[in-house]
Amino acid sequence: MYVLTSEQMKQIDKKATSEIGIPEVVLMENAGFCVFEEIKRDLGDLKQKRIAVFCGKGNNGGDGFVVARYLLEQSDNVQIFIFDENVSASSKVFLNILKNLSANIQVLNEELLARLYHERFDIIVDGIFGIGLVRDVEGLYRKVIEYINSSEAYVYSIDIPSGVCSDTGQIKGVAVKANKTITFMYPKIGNILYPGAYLCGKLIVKDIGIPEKVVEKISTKILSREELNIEKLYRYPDTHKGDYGKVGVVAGSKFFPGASVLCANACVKSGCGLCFLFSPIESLSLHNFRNPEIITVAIESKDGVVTFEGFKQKEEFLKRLDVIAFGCGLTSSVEVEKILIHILKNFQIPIVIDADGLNVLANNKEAQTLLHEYKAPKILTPHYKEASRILSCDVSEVAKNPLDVALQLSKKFDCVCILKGARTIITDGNNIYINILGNPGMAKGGSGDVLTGIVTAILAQGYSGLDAAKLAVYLHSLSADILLERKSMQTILPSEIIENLDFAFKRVIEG
Ligand SMILES: NC(=O)C1=CN([C@@H]2O[C@H](COP(=O)(O)OP(=O)(O)OC[C@H]3O[C@@H](n4cnc5c(N)ncnc54)[C@H](OP(=O)(O)O)[C@@H]3O)[C@@H](O)[C@H]2O)[C@@H](O)CC1
Ligand SMILES: Nc1ncnc2c1ncn2[C@@H]1O[C@H](COP(=O)(O)OP(=O)(O)O)[C@@H](O)[C@H]1O
Ligand SMILES: [K+]
Repeated sequence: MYVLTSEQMKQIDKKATSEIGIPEVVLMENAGFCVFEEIKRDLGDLKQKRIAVFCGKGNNGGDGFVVARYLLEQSDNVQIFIFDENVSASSKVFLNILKNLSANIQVLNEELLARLYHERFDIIVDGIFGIGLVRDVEGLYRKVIEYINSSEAYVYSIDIPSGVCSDTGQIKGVAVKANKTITFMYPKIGNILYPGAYLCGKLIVKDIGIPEKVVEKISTKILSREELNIEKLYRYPDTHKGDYGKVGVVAGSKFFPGASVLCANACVKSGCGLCFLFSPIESLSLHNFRNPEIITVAIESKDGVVTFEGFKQKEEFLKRLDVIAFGCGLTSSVEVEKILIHILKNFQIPIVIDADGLNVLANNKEAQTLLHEYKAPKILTPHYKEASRILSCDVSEVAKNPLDVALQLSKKFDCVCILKGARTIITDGNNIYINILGNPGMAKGGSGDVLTGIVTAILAQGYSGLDAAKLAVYLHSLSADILLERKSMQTILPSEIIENLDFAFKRVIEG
């Protein structure tokens, strides 16, 4: 499913009205009716319900007037609150209808708002701002939103909770916390990214009669099973381990042996033919936890961290492999830096760079240039902090616009970027996928190492960087979601996400 920016939605709206000839009021009528239908479906008999509909000056408010008109037919207590009589042209049509129906319309001011604190509403409809919100919310608007959030009513937001930026999901000063949000045609980015996604409550997407043919060139989609290329997971009978890729995982140190184990275990559990773990001897001591299928290659180390000389002794071996995963638990050191630079200069193997590999990129401009020029497929898997280090910005800047950041990283290195977070973003610089699976039970050290293992193994099975990234992110979070069906967020462990890949693969393959 597509995810739109406000500009894209406006263009679609414009085409539907100017090229196809569907009047804006028809779309507004449809939008408002969809919201009414949802309320009716949820609550059934509305007769005794006390309902407040808050309408802004723009078309979001116009949708609110339509909802109010239908609600008037159902309930004896519908109060409509407006900020200004001077509303948009299409909204005016519906405001006039309400006036003709002698609806209870009140213009908000401080005094009226103070009185509202003593009233009790069962339902509030939020039609204050939609995709036209442009500035931070202040003054009376702010106070009304604070009032809505303080009330105990069930809140329906039209299109997007008022105050949420539809292009980023960020709160512009203050925003409504809705129980349910009904958005139109396709979700907007602010409906999908946090905190907007949380403020939406349950998100419903409704068709309001805009023909699909006016939609073109949308590059952002929700990552769903339909978007995955699962054909390559099919295994022909006449195959052998060499057909499924030989993976080299360069990971681990005395300090973080678990990271290498999680990454390599995830690799062998995700279907690669062979998995070689290149690690310092101190890191290989966790053999009780390591899958026996993993082949270990001890790298000479100093103080528990891999050395460049140690790596050089084994590099011919690594060169014969199909994919490299680099970074989990290596620690940040000059030796690690030298190894990655050496790989980027001398290898031509698809590579997945995570954790300390990303830190090398953040600290070393030569590594950045070499990565850009590296010809084989490359995938970076930063979380927000790692992304901010590479781009030399504050982590809050990444959080404000993760889509842009993922695109920037992808273009900077000509790579596939998996920007990890509560909503993981995947992009190859052109297409963007937003993952909506997964849960906060994954917010634990080691979850990222697991993802690196999965994506590396899938890349080794003949996938393109983008397809591997999509499939891996989906499987990783689906596995955690399946775990949540019988466990709690507190008890889900990254190692269990690996074990549970059994069921995630099965669901993805069998549907
Ligand atoms: N697109 C479609 O296909 C369809 C769209 N539809 C609906 O239309 C909605 C979009 O309507 P829209 O474009 O009129 O914008 P909307 O969200 O009502 O806000 C604009 C108003 O808010 C004001 N304003 C902005 N920021 C402010 C602030 N911080 N503080 C105070 N005021 C602020 C701004 O004022 P101004 O900046 O001009 O002073 C202007 O008056 C969309 O979300 C959906 O619900 C449906 O009808 C069906 C088809
Ligand atoms: N709240 C959340 N909802 C969904 N997924 C999450 C959440 N928190 C973390 N994750 C996922 O868990 C993983 C954490 O990765 P990362 O921060 O690199 O962990 P580590 O480096 O400790 O292994 C990422 O794939 C991320 O998308
Ligand atoms: K709204």
